[in-house]
Amino acid sequence: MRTITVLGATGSIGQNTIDVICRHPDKFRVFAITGHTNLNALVQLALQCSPRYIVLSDPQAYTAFAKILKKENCHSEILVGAQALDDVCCAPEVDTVMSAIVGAAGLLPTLAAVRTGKRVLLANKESLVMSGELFMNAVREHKAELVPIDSEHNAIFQCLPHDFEYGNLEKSGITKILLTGSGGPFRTLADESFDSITPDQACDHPTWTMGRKISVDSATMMNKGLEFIEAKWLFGLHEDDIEVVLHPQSTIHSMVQYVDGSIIAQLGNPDMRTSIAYGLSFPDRITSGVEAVDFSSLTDFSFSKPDQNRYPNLYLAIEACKQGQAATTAINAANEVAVDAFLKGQIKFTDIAKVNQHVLQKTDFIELTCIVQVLEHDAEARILAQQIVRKLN
Ligand SMILES: NC(=O)C1=CN([C@@H]2O[C@H](COP(=O)(O)OP(=O)(O)OC[C@H]3O[C@@H](n4cnc5c(N)ncnc54)[C@H](OP(=O)(O)O)[C@@H]3O)[C@@H](O)[C@H]2O)C=CC1
Ligand SMILES: CC(=O)[C@@H](O)[C@H](O)COP(=O)(O)O
Ligand SMILES: [Mn+2]
Repeated sequence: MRTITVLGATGSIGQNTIDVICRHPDKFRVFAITGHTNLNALVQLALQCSPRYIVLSDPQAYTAFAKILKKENCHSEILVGAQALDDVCCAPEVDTVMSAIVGAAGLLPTLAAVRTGKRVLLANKESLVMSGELFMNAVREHKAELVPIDSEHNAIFQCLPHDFEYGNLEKSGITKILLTGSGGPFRTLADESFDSITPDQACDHPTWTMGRKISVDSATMMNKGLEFIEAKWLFGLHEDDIEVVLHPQSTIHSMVQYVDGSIIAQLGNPDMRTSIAYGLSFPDRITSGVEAVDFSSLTDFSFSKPDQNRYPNLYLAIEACKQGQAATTAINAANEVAVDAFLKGQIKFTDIAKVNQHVLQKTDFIELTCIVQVLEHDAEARILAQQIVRKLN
């Protein structure tokens, strides 16, 4: 029986995680769920999975939330604030933590889980983008078990040999990691229409149903850039080992190419419950609620190279990856600010790349030797990004 804390339970990954967990009451129990603003969803989830603890970010929401829980006859205990997020990750009863808070806010609780040697199911890619080397060092030092949940990295994890040695592609006869991306909703949109893209259009992903921040990232392909950096740290890769391939159908979730000409791919319908189920039950397989691909209904199965003019953010992120940790921390922070401003209607879709490029250009390439420095660097990049947003507004 695994005992699980779900960080970001009210989000897309969080709710899918509870869905998979509830399909297997003999295998999993929920210790804690956490939410930020969506208190209605948090109550429904509590009724669905009966966690011992519910964590709210905002202490002021406590009284109203407690009343609702009492009315619903729900006996979970309510905790509040940042320390509580860490506590429900570190508790000795917990062996598995799903890291599904979006953005930089996910870093500290995820690290708390790593530092107490938990199995960490990593959906929050921003943690690795911000702090890759420090994060992976902590995984090794505390013997945490890191299982990638991001569909591409979960696919790569499944396609690597079981005895894969971190960073040693040659030993396993691997020549390349092929990271697939859909290209988002604007893959074929005329160039002149990009300036008038609305938040709802950007969040209307062609194949996946996801939260709004990652949906915008998919539309700009910053998501693939973040995933490029994530892959580097998860598997110990060099930038030249990774190739981004456009695959609009999102049926192949990524591939590993071997020296003998073999390419091993992981395929499936675009539904995150497959990766989540694999992470929860690894190395066993369990049902997830996802149907297998029906090949007779696949009308198209295509591949191409992403165009630099259409997707400047992808190439900015790859550039940052080559520059190092300070650059990836900065571009991640800039992107969070820019996407938030775009979603609030303050800047245009095309301005996201302008903010990211500007912050990347201004970044000092200092060495970040501890998490406090990472957070300081993140905060500085956010201030810079906000200044540019104000100018563009
Ligand atoms: N959705 C997907 O299919 C995939 C997502 N990912 C990654 O997983 C993570 C989650 O994505 P997704 O589920 O789509 O995002 P959502 O926006 O759907 O959910 C985000 C979750 O984080 C919580 N949250 C937001 N801000 C804070 C904060 N400051 N403090 C604490 N909690 C906070 C939200 O709470 P509330 O809703 O209550 O405000 C919600 O529970 C992201 O890092 C994303 O890149 C990776 C691959 C696929
Ligand atoms: C489901 C998942 O893992 C997302 O990160 C997905 O990759 C988004 O689709 P894109 O390939 O369009 O970025
Ligand atoms: Mn992904």
